[in-house]
Amino acid sequence: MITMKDIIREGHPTLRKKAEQVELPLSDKNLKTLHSMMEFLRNSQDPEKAEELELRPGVGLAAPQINVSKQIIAVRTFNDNDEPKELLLINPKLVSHSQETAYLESGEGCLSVDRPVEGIVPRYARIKVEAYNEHEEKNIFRFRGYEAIVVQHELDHLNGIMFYDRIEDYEDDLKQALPAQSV
Ligand SMILES: OCN(O)CCCc1ccccc1
Ligand code: NI
Repeated sequence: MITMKDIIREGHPTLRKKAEQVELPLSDKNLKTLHSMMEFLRNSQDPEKAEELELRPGVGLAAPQINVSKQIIAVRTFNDNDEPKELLLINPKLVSHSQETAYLESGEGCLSVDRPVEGIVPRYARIKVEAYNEHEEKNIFRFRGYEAIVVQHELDHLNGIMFYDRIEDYEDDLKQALPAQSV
């Protein structure tokens, strides 16, 4: 069972690697990995379990965060009727995205980052993702809203990108924007 001690933190090299494609059909090992990732999310979202196991709540988890450099993502969000929606994405590929961007007003956090990092993390508002599920079926997913932001956060982990890499430094943009003679 995954607990916080299994989650690697910033500075660990695996977080900066590009994760490997997963061989299909899924090995028993990989199947166990993705089920344990979803179990972690369930436990982390259950107040009693989270307290008992001292888990930080998480809406998503990428395999590199448990030091498995493979393209496996687990996402557990809730629909408008507060029912959980569980997604296991294997070898996910971003096939298209909106021009429009979106972001969480409150910024983002990460189970692999033990500190608050302020700042807006720009994301695509809508994305189309191709991925295999645990039954080796290839699916096309369309995400928008909060789910799209979470999925992009996880996709970044598969490419060695941390959310704070994307926090724009508006001062830099301003400097570039102002004509030279006026500074
Ligand atoms: O990689 C998963 N993780 O570190 C847990 C936090 C996920 C997450 C938090 C805020 C916005 C998008 C995604
Ligand atoms: Ni993260």
